[in-house]
Amino acid sequence: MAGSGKTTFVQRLAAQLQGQRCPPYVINLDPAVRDLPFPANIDIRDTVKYKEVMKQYGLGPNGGIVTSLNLFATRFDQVMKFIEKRQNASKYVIIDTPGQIEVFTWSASGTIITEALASSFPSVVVYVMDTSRSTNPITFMSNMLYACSILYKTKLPFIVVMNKTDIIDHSFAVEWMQDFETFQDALNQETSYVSNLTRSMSLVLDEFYSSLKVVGVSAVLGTGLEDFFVQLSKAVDEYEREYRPEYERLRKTLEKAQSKQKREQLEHLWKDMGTVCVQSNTLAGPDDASAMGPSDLILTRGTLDEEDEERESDTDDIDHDVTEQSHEEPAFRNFMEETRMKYQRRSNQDE
Ligand SMILES: Nc1nc2c(ncn2[C@@H]2O[C@H](COP(=O)(O)OP(=O)(O)OP(=O)(O)O)[C@@H](O)[C@H]2O)c(=O)[nH]1
Repeated sequence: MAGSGKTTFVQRLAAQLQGQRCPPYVINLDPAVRDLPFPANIDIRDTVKYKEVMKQYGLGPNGGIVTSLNLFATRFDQVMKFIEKRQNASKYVIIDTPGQIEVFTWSASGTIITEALASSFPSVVVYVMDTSRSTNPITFMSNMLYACSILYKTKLPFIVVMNKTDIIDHSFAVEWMQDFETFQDALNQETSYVSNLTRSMSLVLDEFYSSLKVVGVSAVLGTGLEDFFVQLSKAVDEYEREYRPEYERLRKTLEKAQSKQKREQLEHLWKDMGTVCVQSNTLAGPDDASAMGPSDLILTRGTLDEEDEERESDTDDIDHDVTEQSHEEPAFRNFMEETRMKYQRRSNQDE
């Protein structure tokens, strides 16, 4: 939810974990954020320039954010590699997303990113809501419907963080969720035409509430985090028990489809090699590095507590990618030659 305190909450979580000598791996996926109050290991803004994207494609702010995320998502496999490398050093990976629901939850890139993460790591969605702006029962209901739709879309263990409890305690909201009568009483004060709809919706949401993990926190003061970690560990158990088998199945299906695609590509290549002569001037030379799209390279940042070795390995990858441009042409020619010989040998054996 926009302005509910997601970024402040990520900052608080990161600081708390750093303090416990358990530094998290932090990723910022909001290309439009101006000042990031925490050190991010990966920041989408290093890779995609949101204002440039808006200009180049003639988009408004939301379109610019969606397109930037789409560009970034095309190389999310690189991010996955960085996370895998950091698995032993960081127990937690925290990802801050853009606040608008249509931009992340309902976008293709949001789905790609969520599924990539959830098929490899125990993943939990944390929905941060502004408790102080949910004291009206109709606003509260809209907020819950919003949360419910995210739960259905992501199909992952879910925690509702009721933030800003330094302004108002979240106990009123918990009571509304647990006691239908109390919520109805609050609704009776409302005379708007949507109050009847809200009344019916609250019955529907009863099932959603019954299994929901709710925590009251103040991201500014840092209160409620202990309870948050208790709920997080329950959510991880839930992932292992109920979600992992489903994502394992999804991963296997994807791998199968990819290997089939690779096989087909090789077969095409083999067919084409008989007739096509590779023109060296069509291959990318070293100068072409500057022509890379904004999302061709995911940049990572070091944090103060990161092990030097890890930092080196992340940077290694990036330099490696760039310098490899200069070896691309001979390497590709060798690859073509080797593949041709391999198939030649195989067809000789078949004869
Ligand atoms: N009183 C109070 N204010 C808070 C708390 N957490 C965040 N805020 C304030 O709420 C405002 C929005 O906080 P952000 O962390 O930027 O919210 P966000 O959800 O990341 O915002 P978007 O990225 O724009 O969607 C800021 O002024 C914060 O200082 C809190 O626990 N208590």
